Amino acid sequence: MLELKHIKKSYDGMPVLRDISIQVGDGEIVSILGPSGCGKTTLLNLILGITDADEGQILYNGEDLTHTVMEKRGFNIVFQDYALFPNLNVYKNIIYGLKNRPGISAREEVEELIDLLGLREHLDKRIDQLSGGQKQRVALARTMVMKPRILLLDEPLSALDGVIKESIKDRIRTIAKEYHLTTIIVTHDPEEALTLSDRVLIIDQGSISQYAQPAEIICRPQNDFVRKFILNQLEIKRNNIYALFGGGAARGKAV
Ligand SMILES: Nc1ncnc2c1ncn2[C@@H]1O[C@H](COP(=O)(O)OP(=O)(O)OP(=O)(O)O)[C@@H](O)[C@H]1O
Repeated sequence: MLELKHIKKSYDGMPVLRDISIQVGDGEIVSILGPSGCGKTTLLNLILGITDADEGQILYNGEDLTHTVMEKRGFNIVFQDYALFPNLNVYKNIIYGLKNRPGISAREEVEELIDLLGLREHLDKRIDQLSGGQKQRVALARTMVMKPRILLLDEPLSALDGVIKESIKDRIRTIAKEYHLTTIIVTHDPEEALTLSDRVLIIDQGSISQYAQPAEIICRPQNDFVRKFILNQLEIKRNNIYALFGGGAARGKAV
């Protein structure tokens, strides 16, 4: 289990995270959701270990990692821009990290991931020959072969369009469940967070607004921010779709 206890962070005297305390269970998918500038990336970076908290503790299975360097935490991130090596083909990108830590994944495990992520037919391609969704899958495979204890994803779907987005969502879900891998995802899209995650952490100006399962958030929004910012966006989307198909927007009224 990952535990954040009373995490606080300021930049130049301006509080960015105010007293964040959460627990993330093993194998759970948690999305960090909130508007631009609310502190999502800062929180992800704190968990990863590239930013230090001013106060508070980060524990993993009871072990205090607050002052442990990133390399020793055993967490791994897929960045928004995928950060793949353009001069290497897909297969070499996937196994790149194993150079320094051979044996961490057996050959059969690498092959299994390649199939799970549907990358077999692309293995000899250069990165610039891939679509956004294919690059995202390569980035996931490259991270997964290193067997992270926690998988962190920074806006993994924002550059992808509808159908591909759904397929990557499925694969993220499959991987998290198949490998019982704790997965933490940063997103600003309520639909994405609520349909992909076991629990959603909604942040408003550096504070927890609500941390709950999607159904709980939809049925029992804890405050006006959740109602207005999160649920209203979904209502507007739904009404637009109904209007498009002639069902009339009146079916659902914005909260
Ligand atoms: N290194 C830094 N130095 C100073 N201020 C920073 C730094 N990093 C982030 N901030 C500030 O902290 C606040 C939160 O930033 P953060 O990147 O965590 O937000 P976010 O929710 O991820 O936003 P976005 O969705 O736009 O990426 C912002 O006001 C930002 O300007």
